[in-house]
Amino acid sequence: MNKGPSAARAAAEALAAIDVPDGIHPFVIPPFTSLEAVAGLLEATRWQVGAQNMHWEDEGAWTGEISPPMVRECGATLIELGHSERREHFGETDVTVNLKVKAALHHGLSPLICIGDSAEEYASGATHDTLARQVRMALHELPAASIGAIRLAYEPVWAIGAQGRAAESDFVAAAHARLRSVLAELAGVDIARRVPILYGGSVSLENASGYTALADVDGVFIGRSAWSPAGLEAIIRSVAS
Ligand SMILES: O=C(CO)[C@H](O)COP(=O)(O)O
Repeated sequence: MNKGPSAARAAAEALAAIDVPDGIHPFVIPPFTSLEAVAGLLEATRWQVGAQNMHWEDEGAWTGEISPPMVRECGATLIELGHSERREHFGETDVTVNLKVKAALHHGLSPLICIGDSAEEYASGATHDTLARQVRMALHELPAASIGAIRLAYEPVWAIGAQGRAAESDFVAAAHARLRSVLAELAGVDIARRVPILYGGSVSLENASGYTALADVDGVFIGRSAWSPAGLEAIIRSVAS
């Protein structure tokens, strides 16, 4: 819930001016009220634009919800699903994430599926079991080829936001290796290798390139440190070099 239409437009204009290095696939996921403006401003650039959530139905009596066709019509090609704040505060479950993943693929939206362990799960050593369950349920009944069209973001709940602390590199490396092996069980090794697995949670200029240097970390998903286009550009340059 950051950046209304005018702030988002200004940010998008600044992002459009960034000379994005080869090998970086940048995306930005503004709030719904800024989506159409941001998608329009970034249309002819390498930036992909996404929405932060959606319903799984195309239309109907779901007051307050936004459908996949509505998201598409605003110009988004990416959809974030299952963020821990949606799970914690708005009743998102592994089952609804699965419905939304299927709806996204049906409508040609690329799902970015967020998964993550709570502080309690982390403390009790249940991280890998939690991640495996979330991924299996999010991808339930999906054919292998469809699994090849998703992206995963591992965001430990305890690492996100102002109260969070960035996860240790070796912990992230082990979690991502586990995620890759779950994907391989579900879709085969070749497809699993192609699915981008991003890390998110207190990513900053100081730690971003350390994460992206890890074997199974294909990118980062950044909140606060990307709110300023200059901050995001600095991270992009650091990761690219
Ligand atoms: O969703 C996130 C990235 O947009 C996530 O919540 C991380 O936020 P951050 O801790 O402020 O980077």
